[in-house]
Amino acid sequence: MNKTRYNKGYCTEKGTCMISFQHVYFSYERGAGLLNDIDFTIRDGDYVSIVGENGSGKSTLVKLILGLLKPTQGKIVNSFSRCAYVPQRFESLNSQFPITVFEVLDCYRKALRLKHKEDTLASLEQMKVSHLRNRLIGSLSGGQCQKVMIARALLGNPEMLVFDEPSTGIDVQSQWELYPFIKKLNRCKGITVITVEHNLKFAVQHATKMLHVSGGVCHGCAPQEYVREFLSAAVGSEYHV
Ligand SMILES: Nc1ncnc2c1ncn2[C@@H]1O[C@H](COP(=O)(O)OP(=O)(O)OP(=O)(O)O)[C@@H](O)[C@H]1O
Repeated sequence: MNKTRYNKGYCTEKGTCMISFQHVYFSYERGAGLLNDIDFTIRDGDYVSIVGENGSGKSTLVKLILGLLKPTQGKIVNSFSRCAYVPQRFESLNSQFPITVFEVLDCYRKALRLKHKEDTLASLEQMKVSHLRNRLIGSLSGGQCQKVMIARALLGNPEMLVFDEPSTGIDVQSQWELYPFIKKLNRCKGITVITVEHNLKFAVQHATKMLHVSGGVCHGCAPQEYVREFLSAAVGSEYHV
């Protein structure tokens, strides 16, 4: 048996099961079946990148993982209690709205019912963005905003972090800084990471597992297998990472 394959529920790796999809089907109301017979396991400490073409169902899969959508058929079992989502950008905020970085995080701290105000600053310090605390959130660059959003997500001490296309809207330099940091959170702090990725290079470089969504099905594999079976075939030549 190939020990790197895990999409059929025969994962042989160690680690507590965080999420298990068991023959999951999903369709939006009045829509055709979008996801069919999805079967995979994500374990504690995994770094999983979800890849696939536009409209294949990656965001839908994430919403199922987060419990925001319910399967039409099948079962999703999860054992995590603290999960945080890092959006592409701070979409819900008018860039002119007069709220500082510190205030954004402190509101979130209160929503989480964390008692100590120092936690807010500690979280910003962890991401090395405490110098931005008095800046208006709308005035930040894409890269700065992404780091602040991760600082916000870390406030709740999550077991699992879910990123929606972390490299979107940020410059190359910020991307090179960001991914090693995400990797460090995964490796050193043991946070399970799930990213929806269009940047295949970063996905293959950093993920320990890939979920390739295409044609309503989801194939789970190791990054090197993904390069061999999907990427090389798609570009018609050997893909080197
Ligand atoms: N709330 C909804 N109601 C009906 N259809 C939806 C809804 N949300 C998404 N869809 C449809 O489901 C399909 C998959 O959408 P989804 O956003 O999951 O894809 P995606 O792989 O994340 O796409 P992208 O890479 O462009 O972000 C698309 O055809 C989309 O139009």
